[in-house]
Amino acid sequence: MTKYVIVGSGIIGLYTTFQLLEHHIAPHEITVIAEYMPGDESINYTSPYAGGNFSCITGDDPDTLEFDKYTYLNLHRIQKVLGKEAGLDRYPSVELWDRRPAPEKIESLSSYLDQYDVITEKDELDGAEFGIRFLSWNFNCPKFLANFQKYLEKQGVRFVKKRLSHIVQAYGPSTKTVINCSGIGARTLGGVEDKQVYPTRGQVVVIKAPHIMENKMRWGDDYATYIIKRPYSHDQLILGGFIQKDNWTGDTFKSETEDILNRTTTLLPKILLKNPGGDKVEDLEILRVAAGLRPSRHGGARIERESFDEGKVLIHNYGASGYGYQAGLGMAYKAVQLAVAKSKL
Ligand SMILES: Cc1cc2nc3c(=O)[nH]c(=O)nc-3n(C[C@H](O)[C@H](O)[C@H](O)COP(=O)(O)OP(=O)(O)OC[C@H]3O[C@@H](n4cnc5c(N)ncnc54)[C@H](O)[C@@H]3O)c2cc1C
Repeated sequence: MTKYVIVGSGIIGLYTTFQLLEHHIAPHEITVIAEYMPGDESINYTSPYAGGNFSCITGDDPDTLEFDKYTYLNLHRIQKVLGKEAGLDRYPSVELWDRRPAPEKIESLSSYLDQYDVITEKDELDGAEFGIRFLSWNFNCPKFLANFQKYLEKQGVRFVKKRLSHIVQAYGPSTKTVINCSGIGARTLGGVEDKQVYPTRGQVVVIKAPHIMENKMRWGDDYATYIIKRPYSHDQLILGGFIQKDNWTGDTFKSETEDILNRTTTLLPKILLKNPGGDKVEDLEILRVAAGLRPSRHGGARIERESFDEGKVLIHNYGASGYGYQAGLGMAYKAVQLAVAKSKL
């Protein structure tokens, strides 16, 4: 008998389902309904296109800092039940900022990141005002999503592939709580239609680079350059990127690919070492170029509880923008706390 329905099978829907199980909700009482499931690809399904790792991309508001911290400190629980080869592993990271980040961000990161170290060497800083090293979490996003779904199904959670035109369609006769994890879909889903939701487009280039076993990121005022090792992927390296507000296109562009390759090989020149085709950027072995839409929201992620028709409850959990993997477990924890809070709120 379904008591809880999760709308959405992206990383936010899956983390939220996991948190329901952690809160001792019986798996057979949970159904996930989504138009797109792990293994599908669509510009309306962001999660397969993420880099993805834990980085310092997030802002410095207290909620997001907490979501990051919770996720970073609790991902090992998911790694334990899924197994490493499910697509979640750890690699060293270097992050450089053209301008020093806010003190509250540095204070928060330094309080929990494993192997945290402030970079002082001038040549490593390369003109940046601030830089750190730490041990990150890396996701093989498509593989991780598929294995996560498989794990949840094995526990007894039901997955139903269906497009909803209105949120009321998520309620069955025995459903008491719906958790809306519809990502960019929250903008158009009837009964939600949140016009604060907007896309932030990114393009990535996937290359083969077996010798790179690390991440490196550089954050500027008007650019973001990142290199992300993809675990258990036969040596894929994700190169990015772009952060383009209000750009809805899923098309990819040669000019952006060239820009990404130039920026990333400048940031980490050893990408070009052991290049099967020689040491020229144009000889890199490109496996794929892809674009995705980060589900951003003016005012930040929406994690809220609404009372909805005859004692039924609707919880929202969307707007994870560029940080669904690295902050989403914390977002899901908050959403599930709201869901199990009975009628207190
Ligand atoms: C290029 C790029 C790089 C990124 N890198 C990183 C990174 O390194 N680290 C990180 O943490 N994050 C990263 N992100 C961000 C991350 O991918 C997103 O935050 C995350 O995928 C959002 O997940 P979601 O579950 O909210 O949305 P989605 O993955 O889009 O899932 C939404 C779900 O809702 C369903 N849905 C929507 N509307 C309906 C409807 N009407 N009826 C039925 N189902 C519906 C969809 O079918 C889907 O299943 C990156 C994103 C991009 C584009």
